[in-house]
Amino acid sequence: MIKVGVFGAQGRMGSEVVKAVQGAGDTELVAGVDTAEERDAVRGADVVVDFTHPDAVMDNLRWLIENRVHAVVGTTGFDDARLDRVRELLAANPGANVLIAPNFGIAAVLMMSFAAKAAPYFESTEIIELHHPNKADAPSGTASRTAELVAAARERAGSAPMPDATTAEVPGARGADVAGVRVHALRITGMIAHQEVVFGTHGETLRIRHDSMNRESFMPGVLLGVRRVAGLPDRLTLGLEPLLGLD
Ligand SMILES: NC(=O)C1=CN([C@@H]2O[C@H](COP(=O)(O)OP(=O)(O)OC[C@H]3O[C@@H](n4cnc5c(N)ncnc54)[C@H](O)[C@@H]3O)[C@@H](O)[C@H]2O)C=CC1
Ligand SMILES: O=C(O)C1=N[C@H](C(=O)O)C[C@H](O)C1
Repeated sequence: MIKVGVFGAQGRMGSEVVKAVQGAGDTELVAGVDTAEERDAVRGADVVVDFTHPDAVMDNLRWLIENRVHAVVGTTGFDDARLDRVRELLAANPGANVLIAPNFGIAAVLMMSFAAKAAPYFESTEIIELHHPNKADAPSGTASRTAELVAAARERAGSAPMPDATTAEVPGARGADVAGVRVHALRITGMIAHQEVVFGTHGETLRIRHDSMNRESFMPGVLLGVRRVAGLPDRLTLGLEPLLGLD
């Protein structure tokens, strides 16, 4: 049995993870905690899953790495500086592996992969992400990651800059610039997590759309991470792609 702790256990995602860990045949819940002060309750866990808040996750990761507990992280808000800090912590402390994935939905990971594959064939690519209005960060981790993958694919292909004649703009009207790709974030009551990647070239457009209908949909990916994190070849793994054979 894999012994699992959950950080953010009272939250929308953490409470689903608690149920998934309790329901799987090969995992056992050590503790679900919801504040930094309660972290000691997960001592003895092999793996801790973190779905907390961008402001809390770095300190949680420090604690886990220093205590040699493998981490499966769904919390968003990672940039290069944060990832460098995680690498520093791992280099200074043996024993734990870290998997950070902006999206544990298998179909969402496929959507990102398909978007990267399509990107070199189109002049224009923009991303629209739609989420529930309780979300703290914008754009979403998934949209940022998609933009980076699209930008990298375009760069490898030597794509020309995207056409855009805008010279007068109400601030924000053209969305955020993430790695040179425009990202538009909508916060809509009733929605969960959705993304559309819109491609265009002369006479043709393509839209790749992903919809998370509920938070249970993330659980197969989370459990895959829990099962595999200890045996991953790298101490820090970004995204679920290598676990799905998509790299
Ligand atoms: N990677 C993925 O597939 C997904 C990632 N997310 C991300 O997960 C994060 C959480 O999302 P939700 O569950 O919707 O948020 P939420 O606000 O419903 O839950 C977060 C929980 O973490 C708790 N918390 C805050 N600081 C803590 C700490 N230091 N230790 C332990 N618990 C702490 C809060 O009290 C709260 O109960 C966000 O960054 C979100 O973007 C959400 C869905 C899927
Ligand atoms: O906050 C959410 O809900 C989600 N967050 C992740 C993100 O920022 O990409 C994953 C998914 O979109 C749901």
